[in-house]
Amino acid sequence: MPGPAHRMPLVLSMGEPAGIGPEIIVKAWQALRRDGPRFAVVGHAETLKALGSPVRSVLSVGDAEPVFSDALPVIDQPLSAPLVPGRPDIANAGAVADWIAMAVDRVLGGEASGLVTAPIAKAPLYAAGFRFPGHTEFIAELTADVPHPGTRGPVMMLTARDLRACLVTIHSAIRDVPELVTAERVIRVSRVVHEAMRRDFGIARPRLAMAALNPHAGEGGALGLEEIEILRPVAAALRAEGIAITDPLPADTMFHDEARATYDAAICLYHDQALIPVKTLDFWGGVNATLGLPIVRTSPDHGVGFDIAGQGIARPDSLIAAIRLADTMAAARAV
Ligand SMILES: NC(=O)c1ccc[n+]([C@@H]2O[C@H](COP(=O)([O-])OP(=O)(O)OC[C@H]3O[C@@H](n4cnc5c(N)ncnc54)[C@H](O)[C@@H]3O)[C@@H](O)[C@H]2O)c1
Ligand SMILES: N[C@H](C(=O)O)[C@H](O)COP(=O)(O)O
Repeated sequence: MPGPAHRMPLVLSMGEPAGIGPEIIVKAWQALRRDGPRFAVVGHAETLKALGSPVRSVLSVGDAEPVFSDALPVIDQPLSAPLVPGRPDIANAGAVADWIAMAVDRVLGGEASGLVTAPIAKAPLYAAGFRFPGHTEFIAELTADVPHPGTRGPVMMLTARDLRACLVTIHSAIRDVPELVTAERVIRVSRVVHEAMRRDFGIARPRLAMAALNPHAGEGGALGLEEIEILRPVAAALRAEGIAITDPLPADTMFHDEARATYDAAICLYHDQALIPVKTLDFWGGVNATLGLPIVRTSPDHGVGFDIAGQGIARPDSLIAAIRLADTMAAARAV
């Protein structure tokens, strides 16, 4: 069955070539080739071919559509150093970053309806001079000059099952978090999430739940003042502008099944506050999405899995979920 005629295919960046990215891309293509969302990969064709997949070199993402059921479409790019699974080579870091930038260009140029990124290893990229904490900030920079209808992100959202957890701070050391949780940041992130729930997820009246910073939401000030001084006034200000958001909730009791049913997205204040519940709920099906950008971008919730790379045991479930979510978000934006 052909992909949706009204939308261009997605584009995938191949990510760290020495990680599990190439093998899960091939497995995802095998799972989706008959009736799943179409995509083309920006990366190293030979690496994907060596995994036993038929590969077709294409020049444009749009060319993926007619070949997709027979071969994995790849916009072929060179590698600088030979590949050893599980052992990243910083000589390849430039290529990894270039593939992401090229994939973003394809979306901005209208060739692709959205971007899915396979995992990158941060350390070799940092060692090679990459100056962004991760994809999220890099893609925000690459799209900074493109108009965006609404409050601009990036906001990192991790989602699994019925939980959407959105981050006020992303890759920050825990000791820096209290200072970074400013009223301005919480307001901006909440606005982005509110708009994205409507635009990308089709929720007409989004309900947001704000996580507290301190145990027991500060216990009336005895365990911290951030709830009283920053978070409650911010929640009130957001409600005054029409955003349905709770006062800060004790974070330990807001992620169980019944609690999740009361909101559409959680505003979380730091990385592990959001990512632990998501990856515990469904590590295999979890997806990372970037909100508040002019392009749709998703990624699996896991990393490069160097410990199992090249063994053929990596599961493609999260990448498949990321491809499906990017397709759904692109469809929502196309309406
Ligand atoms: N989207 C991304 O680019 C992304 C996301 C998370 C982590 N990372 C990066 O990945 C690197 C390694 O991070 P980490 O070790 O914390 O996390 P990881 O997700 O790579 O690995 C954690 C554990 O889960 C296993 N695992 C991960 N994905 C799997 C899969 N698809 N199938 C089976 N098992 C799987 C691994 O083998 C490992 O034991 C770091 O450099 C980190 O920055 C990148
Ligand atoms: N914080 C993410 C996680 O742990 O899953 C991951 O590092 C991805 O970040 P980028 O999407 O910004 O690369």
